[in-house]
Amino acid sequence: MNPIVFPFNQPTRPNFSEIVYYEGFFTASDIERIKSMWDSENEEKATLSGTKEGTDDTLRKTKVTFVKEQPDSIWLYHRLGELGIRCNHERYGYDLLGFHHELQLARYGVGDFFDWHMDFGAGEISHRKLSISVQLSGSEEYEGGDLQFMINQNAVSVPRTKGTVVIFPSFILHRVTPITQGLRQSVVAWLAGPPYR
Ligand SMILES: O=C(O)CCC(=O)C(=O)O
Ligand SMILES: [Fe+2]
Repeated sequence: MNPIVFPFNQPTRPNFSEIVYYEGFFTASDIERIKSMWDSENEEKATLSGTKEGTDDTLRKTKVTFVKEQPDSIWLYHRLGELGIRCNHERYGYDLLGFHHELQLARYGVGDFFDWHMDFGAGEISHRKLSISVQLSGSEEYEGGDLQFMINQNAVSVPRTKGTVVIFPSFILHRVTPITQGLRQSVVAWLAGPPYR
């Protein structure tokens, strides 16, 4: 590693990585339990976080519900929270205080997508530090629908295997490419903390 010129006494983070993924973190039966949390009465057309203007079909088209923190869902908060804290400890070292917002369940049908964006931005989403996405559908269940990250000029796809958990800093550009066949489901969680310093 090249020495830093004129160091300010801060350690560097050699383990930092744009994306971390854990294949097979959730079992098939965990995933069935998660999918059953879909709350059709409170299903919404996804809105853009951090804005009050509502939906923008050119950036995002998908349906979402939010998982309330209650006795039958608390296990999912625990499993994602523990993994996020461990990953943060090993890789990022951010200050984390808890989840930002309830867990989001998303359904992408044919024609649905979420174009390039960051989960971090002005206003309340400036508290987001780490984003977590869980693949709830097997690769063979849909076509298109790749979760991709912009790493320099390359769109890098992550594994599509059911039960994979992907963790990444909320400021990294990412997208879900349009679904051309089938249905893709995911859980997205955000871990939040005080402003960057
Ligand atoms: O569905 C996913 O895996 C990711 C969706 C996403 O980027 C988001 O909801 O912010
Ligand atoms: Fe996102």
